[in-house]
Amino acid sequence: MQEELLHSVVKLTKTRDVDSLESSLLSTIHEFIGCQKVSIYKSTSGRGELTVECSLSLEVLDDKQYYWEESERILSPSSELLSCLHSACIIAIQDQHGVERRWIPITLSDKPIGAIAIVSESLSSADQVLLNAFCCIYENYLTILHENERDKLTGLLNRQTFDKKLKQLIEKQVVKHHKTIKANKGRKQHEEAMSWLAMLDIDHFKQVNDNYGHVCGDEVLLILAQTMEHFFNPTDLLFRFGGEEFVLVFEPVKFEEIERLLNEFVALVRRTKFPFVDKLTVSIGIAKVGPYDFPIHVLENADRALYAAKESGRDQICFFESIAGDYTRPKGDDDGVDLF
Ligand SMILES: Nc1nc2c(ncn2[C@@H]2O[C@H](COP(=O)(O)OP(=O)(O)OP(=O)(O)O)[C@@H](O)[C@H]2O)c(=O)[nH]1
Repeated sequence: MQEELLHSVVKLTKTRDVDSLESSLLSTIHEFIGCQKVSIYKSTSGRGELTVECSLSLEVLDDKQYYWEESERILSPSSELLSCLHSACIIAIQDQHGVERRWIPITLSDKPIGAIAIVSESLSSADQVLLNAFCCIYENYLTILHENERDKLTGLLNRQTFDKKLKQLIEKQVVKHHKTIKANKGRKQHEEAMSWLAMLDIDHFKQVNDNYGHVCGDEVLLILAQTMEHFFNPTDLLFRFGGEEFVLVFEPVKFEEIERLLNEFVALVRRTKFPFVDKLTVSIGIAKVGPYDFPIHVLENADRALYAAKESGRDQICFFESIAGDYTRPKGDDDGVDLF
């Protein structure tokens, strides 16, 4: 048992990404504790709203069959899950048939960010200790992976994780695209919501550094990143690509919605008070993310649109699909995002 336990810890900490860590954690819990179902919930709060998602779930159908369920938004989380998320305390209840439901909080830098939920027969004290230990290992390892994915100054996702995250989004879209084609066979097509990628750049940021120093420049970057986090949905992916350049990836929405949202954000930045700086504006270039697109091409399109927004006077948004004329950056212009 001890040897198997050590092996499972080695397996758990061998993974290099959150998805494999999660599937490894759920199989380990199932293997050592035995349960009917074990799930990982993640919560994010933005715009005063709590969003809960079941990121992975393992259900035992019989001795040999399991059912894995991936990423699903939970529209009405149970009251026990909500109190676990709010209090960061373990919650356990038992029904009249002896089935126990237990929620163990997951915290990152002392903030509750989710919970492990397990449905099982009543757990012995030894099993409870083991379960809590697995959850702690998961939490510690998640902290390391999380820090590796983040930009040190702003806490947004970093450039290194971009390709992986965008590929995941595109893969999801391909699956959805096939399902929609199947479901709509012979039916009239409705306008489909698209995923979008936006490249955002602070206008004349060099002047902020030149006039007030790099420390003030860094403060501006941090406030802008926090403004983005509050304004956009928790499910949108926000990256700092380096310098004063940010990349935002949005889950599928209609053109009018993304246009309204980004125009609102540009207006919000215009109104925001930054330290020392009187007025700060941003320019945004936007491109569609199609189910069969390569990340590099989407980035190139958004970069061209950004260049067009800058050339048209800054402080505005511009869609790649609606730019007329050639907005390829001239050679030697190193203002654009480093695409490679
Ligand atoms: N404070 C701070 N400045 C940075 C950082 N990374 C890059 N920069 C600065 O960001 C500035 C970018 O300036 P430019 O690319 O010339 O563009 P800009 O002045 O924003 O002008 P436009 O983009 O054309 O509107 C440079 O002065 C860099 O030194 C950082 O991490 N912190």
